[in-house]
Parts: sequence; C-alpha cells; structure tokens
Amino acid sequence: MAERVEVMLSEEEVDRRIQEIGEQISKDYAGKQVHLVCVLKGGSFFLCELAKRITVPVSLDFMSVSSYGGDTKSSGVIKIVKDLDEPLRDKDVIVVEDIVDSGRTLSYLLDMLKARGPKSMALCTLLDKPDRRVIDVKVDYTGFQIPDEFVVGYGLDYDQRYRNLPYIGVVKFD
Ligand SMILES: O=P(O)(O)OC[C@H]1O[C@H](OP(=O)(O)OP(=O)(O)O)[C@H](O)[C@@H]1O
Ligand code: HPA
Ligand SMILES: [Mg+2]
Repeated sequence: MAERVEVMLSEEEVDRRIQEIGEQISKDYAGKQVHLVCVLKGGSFFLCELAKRITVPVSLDFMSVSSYGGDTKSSGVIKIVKDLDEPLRDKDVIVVEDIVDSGRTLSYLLDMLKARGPKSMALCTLLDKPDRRVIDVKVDYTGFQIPDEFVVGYGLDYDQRYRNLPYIGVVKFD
C-alpha cells in the first residue's frame, strides 16, 4: 500500500506558535529557573525550538517512554526506555511532548514524575488530539488541537520515519 504525506500545519505556523508558547512560559516563570523534561524521541524537535524561545534560565533533561510499536494505535503498554539523569526534587518542571493522543503515555509519566518531588510540574505539548483521549491529562501549554488523524513531522514518526519533516503532515494510505 502506497503512503504519502499531506501538510496539516506549515513550518511557519508551527514556528510562530512555538514562539508564542516560549513567550508565555517566559512570563509565567519570570524570576525562576525552568527544568524542561523532554520525552524522546518525538519531543526532541519541539524541545529544541521551544527552549531557544524561553528567556528565563533553562535546564534540560531527557527520557524515553515508549507506548507505540510500529503501527498507528497506542499499544497501551508504557515502558521506560531511558530514565532522567537528574533528580526533580524542588525543580520547576515542564514536561515537553510532541503529542497527547490517548493520554496513556503522559498520564503514566506525570504520575511517576510527580512522585519525585518537583516544586511544580506542568505539561507542554505541541499537539493535542482530544477526540482520542482515553485517560484524562491536564495540559498546561498546547501548540495546536488537531483532529483524529495520524500525523508526522516535527519529531513525530510513522514507524520511525518522517520525524525530520519541518512541518506537521498527515499520512495518507492510498
Ligand atoms: O497519548 P498517547 O496515546 O500515549 O500517545 C502519545 C505518545 O506516543 C508517541 O510516542 P511513542 O511512544 O510513539 O514514542 P516516540 O516519541 O519515540 O515516537 C508520542 O510521542 C507520545 O509520547
Ligand atoms: N503520530 C505519530 N505518533 C503518534 C501519534 C500520531 O498521530 N499519536 C500518538 N503517537
Ligand atoms: Mg513520544
């Protein structure tokens, strides 16, 4: 079956929205240091662009929690592939993700990270697919709400492909 990618959100739209989120976080965390926790692999592109647009002091850490195999449906099985290097105790943490879909990954992740004693914890996602939610997740900063389509680009993959697309696209199967 052939597949192709149609643009949903252009590079300009995405970059403009990330600038807005960076400005909002800089306002909300004025006088503080913000600790960005990037959820690999998908959160990596958004993390880099967002961090450049935050004007308060920033520290970074990375973790990988895999909930998807090679297909387009959440397996529901959450596994820690790579844990954080630094403790979260007394830090102002923002978890940075590419997408919240069923909510399974972030629901599990936020509960686990909250148990590590951060001073505060917020969630920032580039994309949110509310129609697909299975478990409720409080999202503090959202780039775009999107319909129930399987999207790729800006870190998002289909079977490990398309992450490097500089825009958000929809995979169409002909
Ligand atoms: O809300 P959910 O249904 O749990 O889906 C969201 C999660 O799924 C994707 O990650 P994935 O497990 O595919 O790993 P990846 O980031 O390495 O692509 C995405 O990056 C989110 O982490
Ligand atoms: N695209 C890529 N990865 C994903 C998606 C999606 O739409 N939803 C959850 N993980
Ligand atoms: Mg991910």
